[in-house]
Amino acid sequence: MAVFSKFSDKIDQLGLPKPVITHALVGAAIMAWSLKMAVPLLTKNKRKNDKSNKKIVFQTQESDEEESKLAEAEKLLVAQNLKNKKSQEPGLNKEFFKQLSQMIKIMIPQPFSYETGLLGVHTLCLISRTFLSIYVAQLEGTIVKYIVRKDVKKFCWLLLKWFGIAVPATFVNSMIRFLESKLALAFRTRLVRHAYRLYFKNQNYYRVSNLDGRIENADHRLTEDINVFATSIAHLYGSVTKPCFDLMLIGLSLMRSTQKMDSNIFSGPLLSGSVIMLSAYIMRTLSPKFGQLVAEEANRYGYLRHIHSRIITNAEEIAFYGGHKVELQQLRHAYNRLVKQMNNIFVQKLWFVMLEQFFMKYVWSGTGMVMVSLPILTGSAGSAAAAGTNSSNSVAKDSLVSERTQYLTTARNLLISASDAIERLMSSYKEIVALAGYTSRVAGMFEVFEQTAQGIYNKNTVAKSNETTSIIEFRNGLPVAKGRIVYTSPDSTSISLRAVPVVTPNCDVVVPCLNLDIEPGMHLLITGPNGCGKSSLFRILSGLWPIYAGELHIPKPVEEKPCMFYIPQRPYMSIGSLCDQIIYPDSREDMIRKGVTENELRSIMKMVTLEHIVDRDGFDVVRDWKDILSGGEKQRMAVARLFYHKPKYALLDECTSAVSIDVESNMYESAKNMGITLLTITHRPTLWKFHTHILEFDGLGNWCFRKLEPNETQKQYN
Ligand SMILES: Nc1ncnc2c1ncn2[C@@H]1O[C@H](COP(=O)(O)OP(=O)(O)OP(=O)(O)O)[C@@H](O)[C@H]1O
Repeated sequence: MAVFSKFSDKIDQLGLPKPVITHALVGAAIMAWSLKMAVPLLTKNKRKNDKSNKKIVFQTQESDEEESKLAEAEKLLVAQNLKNKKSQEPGLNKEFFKQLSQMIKIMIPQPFSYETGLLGVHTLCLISRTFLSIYVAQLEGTIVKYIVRKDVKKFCWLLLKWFGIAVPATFVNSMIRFLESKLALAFRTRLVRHAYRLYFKNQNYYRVSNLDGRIENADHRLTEDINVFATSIAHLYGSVTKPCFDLMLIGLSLMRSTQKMDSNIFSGPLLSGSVIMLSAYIMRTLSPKFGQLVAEEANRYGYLRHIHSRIITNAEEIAFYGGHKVELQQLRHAYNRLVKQMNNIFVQKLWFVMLEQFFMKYVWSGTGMVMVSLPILTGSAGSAAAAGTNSSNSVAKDSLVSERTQYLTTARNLLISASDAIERLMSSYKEIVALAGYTSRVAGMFEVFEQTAQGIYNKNTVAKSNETTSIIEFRNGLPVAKGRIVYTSPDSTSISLRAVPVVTPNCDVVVPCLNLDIEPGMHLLITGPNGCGKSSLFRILSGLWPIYAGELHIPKPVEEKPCMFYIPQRPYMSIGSLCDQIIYPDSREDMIRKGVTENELRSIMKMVTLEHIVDRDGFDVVRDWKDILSGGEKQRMAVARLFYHKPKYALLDECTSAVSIDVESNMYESAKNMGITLLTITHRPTLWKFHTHILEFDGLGNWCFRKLEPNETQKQYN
């Protein structure tokens, strides 16, 4: 304010009349508005002309190309189902209310819960705050009345009261913020628990990223999106209910004061109601689609994080290749696209906030002034006194003036609070629209989790050839997994595939029909060229990929002894100690329950020649094993896991490719001695001798399953 008054003094010194300056300011605002409206139209027309004249500026073309490349990448990774998305753009529609009610059921599962308790106390605080505001407004009115009457004693007493009320008022304010944060955290906790339960149901963490294309980065949705959704819904509760209480109670209080002035109590509310409704309608019509804008921003932010996490995961490979330029460029592009979207939102907000302020600050204030003055201008209170004669006149007049001043001060304060409430209510419309964006992301995630858990996937598949459609049945453009997994009794130990096709998540048929019967002791070697479907067969046996036809019979898994245990080429190292690595996915409690001792673990480590790691680090020290162990050591650690679990079948997917041949042979020998049946994918001829059968794929969809001849076990595979 000081700056403005100095500025206005300077203008006075210049001798410029204030109306001229006001006109200049209004003119500048109108010009800015016209520019905003005209520039997009002009650039649109310019682009059209450029196209028709085929004079495309090089730089524009380059940036357009980059843009489209990135958009393409995003399309692949972020929004593979743009088609679906377009039909369900988030906004204030039926879908939003449906999703919101589902979310509320998760956040508040019972009528009497911790969350309803918090909501109750929060509501009480909000109502008390409104009563306090009204009380303070009336107190201020009375204080002004006694100032006008020059009654020092009463003035001092009321001033003391005014300070006294500040203590509960500030406490309630602080309490409101505290309860809002608690509520947000409680909602978030409920949502996170629900989300985690779904995420780990039926291997959803694998299915969502590998078999379905609707959720690009589940980590971002599970953390950031849930957090923002919970925070904004908790905030919204306060910012919608508090203004509603304010309006209701302030309205009643205003009507009472108007009644005291003997004026019509309906004209004011009617006038203000119509002005507010009209301005709300205009603002709603002109409001940009913040829901879509925010959802798109969240998408782009998610993509940026996805690129970051890719770099962290593959740092070593990128460093070896020297791929930093490509990665940097991708990061920059992803960031630029995010900035572009954010700028877009800022610009949209700039004009919308201007419009909002115009209505809320000026139109409503004017209406307020009319409302406050109506009871005095049209009311009959005091007219008689004013018309009376001399003697008692001056006292009556004084009292009348002070009463009117009290009314005006109280009404003005109440109106300020009411207009504040309406402003907050209007701004919460923007918040609700933004909430629609977050709701759609969180509810969309839950929906996808539910569907993938049931085996319903939605991924952009390749063009369907005749061969594909004859093997896979499509319903509404989506493949139907018609095959069955039959769990036989745990005593039956064989695995059989009956007319099962090997089909990738993109619906590529790798092998049209596979029949196999594997008995314990039938050590099977699986060979064939790259990409012929060897690992895919393991994915089908483990139940990771859906079976589109035929039947898979496998023994029902029992807790103590797993039926199958898969070891990949790049073994996974969990967070924890050396002991945790060996027993993974068992916990220490499982190990104790199974009666496995540290001595037994040591002998397992000896079998895979990793005893030196036990001597060096012990069993209990937590380390980052992924970085500490070499490639071969990690593979040996994975075989140690196999020896700990002793499954019926071991699915070995080139899991010893980095292990020296002598140690590898010892490990295979030990596995066979433990009674584990080996299903091995390998390109190493030295492993043939440990197997009795062979399954050969030719890479064209054909296969051959037969017994290995004794002389063949020495054969070199090319
Ligand atoms: N998650 C996936 N989504 C889509 N297609 C996949 C996926 N995983 C594998 N494929 C495709 O399935 C086919 C078979 O892959 P698979 O991993 O079974 O090959 P492989 O025989 O094990 O090859 P390699 O010897 O190179 O390991 C390949 O064409 C591959 O591109």
